[in-house]
Amino acid sequence: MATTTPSPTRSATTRTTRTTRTTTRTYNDAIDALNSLQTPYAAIEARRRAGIRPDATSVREMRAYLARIGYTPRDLDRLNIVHVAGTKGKGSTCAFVDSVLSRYQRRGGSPRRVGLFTSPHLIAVRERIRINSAPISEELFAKYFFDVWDRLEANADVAADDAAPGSKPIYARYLTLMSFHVFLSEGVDAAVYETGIGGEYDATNVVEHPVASGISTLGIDHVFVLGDTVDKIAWHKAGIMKPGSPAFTVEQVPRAAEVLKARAAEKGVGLRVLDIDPRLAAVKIRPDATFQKKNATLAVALAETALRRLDPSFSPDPDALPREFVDGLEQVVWRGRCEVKVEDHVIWHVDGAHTVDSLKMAARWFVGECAGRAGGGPRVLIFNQQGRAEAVDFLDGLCNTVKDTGRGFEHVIFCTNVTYAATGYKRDFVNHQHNPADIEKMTQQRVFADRWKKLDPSANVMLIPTIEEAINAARGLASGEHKVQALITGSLHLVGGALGILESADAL
Ligand SMILES: Nc1ncnc2c1ncn2[C@@H]1O[C@H](COP(=O)(O)OP(=O)(O)OP(=O)(O)O)[C@@H](O)[C@H]1O
Repeated sequence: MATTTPSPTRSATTRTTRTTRTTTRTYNDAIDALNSLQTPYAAIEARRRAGIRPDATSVREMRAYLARIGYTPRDLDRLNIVHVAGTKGKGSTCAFVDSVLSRYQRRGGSPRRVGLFTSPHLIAVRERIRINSAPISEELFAKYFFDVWDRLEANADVAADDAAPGSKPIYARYLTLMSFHVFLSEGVDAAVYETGIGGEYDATNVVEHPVASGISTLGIDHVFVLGDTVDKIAWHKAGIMKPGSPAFTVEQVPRAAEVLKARAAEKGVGLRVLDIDPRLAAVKIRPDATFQKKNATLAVALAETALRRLDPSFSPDPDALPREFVDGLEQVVWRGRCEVKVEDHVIWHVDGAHTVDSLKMAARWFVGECAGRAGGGPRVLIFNQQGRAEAVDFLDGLCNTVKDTGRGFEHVIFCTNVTYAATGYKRDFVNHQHNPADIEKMTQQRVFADRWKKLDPSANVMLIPTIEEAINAARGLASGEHKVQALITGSLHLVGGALGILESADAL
């Protein structure tokens, strides 16, 4: 990967730092420093108790940090940003757009460079910042991480009204800030941004002139931050629509659709609501499910809009998708979503669903996969959610969707989000945001177990401390010729840890 770093446009007030330390600081040093920016559990709890929710200060703060590292929001226009929000499917939509755009060349024939910023990560933090679909290397990550770090320190007092002098952005905001620096320095032609939480007050919303905005399927998630009804949630997500930029969405539940429409009208944005694109009939979308076709439809509209900006001669064919689109959609890699891994004694079904609706979707996908196989050994569920009391309500739909096929899970394992039995968390997964005492005592897992026993008294319910031990327990359930059919779901943290264990951890 090229490592040339043209100087960013520097605002008049910032100073460049000259440091030799960058070359000696490693990826692990960067991850340790990044982890120090996590908001500790006690602080999160205190905010929650005081009812403090994110507001417009988060975007003002991002602008201040952007200035401290030498950029203005105008500089971000050079990235031709496609901005995506939504409750479900935003990551998949972003991956589709990236995969399609990466298949196009610049005029003159050199390959396009496409940036992709997503969250959370599955196996390693650097997955969140990709160029042409590949996570940036550890070396590049460390270099840019400490560039940003040093610039923030050297310009600690710039825009002091909007961010405390000398402060650093919290974890997710730091990565967002860093991604801008990476993409601008690496000369990407277009960048696809997935929002973290919501939209209006999300760190990515410092982007003022996206090429296009997309809002994927809306539902209930992140209730404390965004509100407990779909219309409140839609209000936040609609915050990424910007005057002068086209916006797209898919069919939504009526309350969400109304709010999106009203917010678009308020902002003077032309919002298009897309039906499933008939051209997708000729494309093998995986999984072959309506929800994924909605994601692909949104991605096609976003990619077409971005390509028109990048190459004014690009003209979409209303009857068929170009080869680059078909290949991009069919060959997209988006790990940890509806993923199947086959071992000698276990077929693992891995899906990072973590809302009521998406867990039902994941359960349907699992039973569909199982139905396609003759016989089939025991059905095993490995489930984790950490730190969200409402997660106990995720279990009903998951349990019933499988049970309604006439056969539920024979074994159900609830584990914590700790990766390894001997060494605890992998560095990239260190998490200060959960209550350590709850993890130690498996408090939440006990609540899940009680609920499951009520939902399905015939299931063998187990509490197992770590992801590694949960996987080994599922492997131990194999007997006879039929493979165990295991579903791993409930959180991306679990899924990422599991994938790291099921394969070599550096197989990104
Ligand atoms: N449009 C959709 N409607 C409902 N469920 C979906 C949709 N798209 C994906 N899912 C489910 O949600 C899971 C996560 O998909 P994806 O990563 O695209 O969503 P996301 O919006 O990025 O959410 P998060 O990052 O919070 O997981 C998928 O594995 C699938 O089970």
